[in-house]
Amino acid sequence: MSRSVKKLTGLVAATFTPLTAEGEINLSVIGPYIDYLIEKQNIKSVFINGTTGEGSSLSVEERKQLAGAWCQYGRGKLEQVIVHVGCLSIKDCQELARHAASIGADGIAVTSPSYFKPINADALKLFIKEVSIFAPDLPMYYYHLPSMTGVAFDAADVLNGIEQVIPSFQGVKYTGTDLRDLGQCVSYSQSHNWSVLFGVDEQLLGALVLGAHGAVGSTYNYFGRVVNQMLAAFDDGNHMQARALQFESMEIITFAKNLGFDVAVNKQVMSEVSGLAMGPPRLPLLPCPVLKAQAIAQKIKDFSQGH
Ligand SMILES: CC(=O)N[C@H](C=O)[C@@H](O)[C@H](O)[C@H](O)CO
Ligand SMILES: CC(=O)C(=O)O
Repeated sequence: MSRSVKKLTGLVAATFTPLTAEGEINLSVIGPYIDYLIEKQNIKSVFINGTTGEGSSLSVEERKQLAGAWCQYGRGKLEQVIVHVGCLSIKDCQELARHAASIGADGIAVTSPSYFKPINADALKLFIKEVSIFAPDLPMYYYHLPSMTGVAFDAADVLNGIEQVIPSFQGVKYTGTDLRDLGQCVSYSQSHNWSVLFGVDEQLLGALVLGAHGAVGSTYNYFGRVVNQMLAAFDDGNHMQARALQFESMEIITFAKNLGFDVAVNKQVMSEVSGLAMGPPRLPLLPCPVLKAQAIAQKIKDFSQGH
């Protein structure tokens, strides 16, 4: 890679995709959304078009327009805009990677394809490589997401030796609960100065103990400010305080899960907490009953007010 890399650390919001009532992407919300994240949540980096952003339900053209808007409005405000380019077709991934480079994104991430699946970690490495060469100057992150992709090889096996085939490789976003594998990713990443970002918000403290450098998640959209306090407490060695904050976030997420917490519900919760109009989800997700979102949003507001 020709330019020096800004290491990705701290909390990164996995953003929602604003839609109009008619279900079209609503770029007019992106500017206010960025201001909200920075001013109200102390969040300075975003991960767009991922699971939370319903990336797999968007067309390639819509994904490009969204990435363009996030980079344009985020310039001079956000520290990093990471564009998720994972798709079922490698051609689409490559097109999105090339586009991300052309608009000045700070990095790209790719999930494993999940219809035809790679038969082993080497096949997946090859897939990631063939995407990365369309954006050779952009940091590339592997997005490990076995719960959605069904591809559950150890992420550590994907990382092992990947620097030899992908010079731009820069780390992993780890959305899984296997702490052995996570720890091995951190261990391997140390000598390469890569970032390991954790993606299970309700378990972040455990990942920090193992050396994760930050986190990418949906809940940082609306309680990132408080989770930043957890990171600060952990860095200060105040484990009691860090644990108390993680317990509170766990309680909210458990409450939400018991009510049925999919991306549609999560999106409506974001609208309720932030006041930004995220709009409906896209099919096959169904709109969430407002009362359900309001019950979760109330817990989040109480959590934020308490800190
Ligand atoms: C599978 C999935 O989308 N996980 C998200 C990010 O990786 C998380 O941020 C969850 O939304 C969060 O941990 C709540 O369970
Ligand atoms: C949560 C996350 O990282 C995603 O939306 O893809």
